[in-house]
Amino acid sequence: RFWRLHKFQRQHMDPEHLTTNNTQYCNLMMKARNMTKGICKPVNTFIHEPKEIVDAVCQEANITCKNGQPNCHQSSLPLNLTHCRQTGASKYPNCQYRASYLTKQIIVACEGKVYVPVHFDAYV
Ligand SMILES: Nc1ncnc2c1ncn2[C@@H]1O[C@H](C(=O)NS(=O)(=O)C[C@H]2[C@@H](O)[C@H](n3ccc(=O)[nH]c3=O)O[C@@H]2CO)[C@@H](O)[C@H]1O
Repeated sequence: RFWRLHKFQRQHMDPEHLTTNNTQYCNLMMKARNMTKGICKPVNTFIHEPKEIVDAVCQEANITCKNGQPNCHQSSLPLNLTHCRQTGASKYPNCQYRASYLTKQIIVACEGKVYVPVHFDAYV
């Protein structure tokens, strides 16, 4: 129940691992966080920052999301990220990923009475 309630945290938050050069990070984490069930999720970004930092992005000015909704926000500072992208050779159920270690500003969509990130829109 926890993970369903907190889909954004499951899919995108990993404060424990600082940006490492571990080529296996994506292969392990995409599986560990349940993004390789039924289909290999093609693209996913993990954010290596404390929860407070990520939640605070929702307090930034509103910008338009990729889907046209007005509830996106861009982080003021660049954040430590690992971007996972499925490799060409990757075939379900053996999902294989390439990891890119980046420090970029993120754009998230926020929702809720407690206004928190619910969707990772992009990094810039
Ligand atoms: N404004 C909104 N307000 C509220 N909710 C909104 C809003 N917009 C969507 N949702 C919802 O979010 C849910 C969702 O899963 N959207 S998703 O586009 O597929 C997520 C992308 C992202 O996970 C990932 N990606 C992508 C790029 C990157 O750099 N890093 C990276 O990780 O790839 C995915 C596909 O691109 C869906 O339920 C939709 O309804």
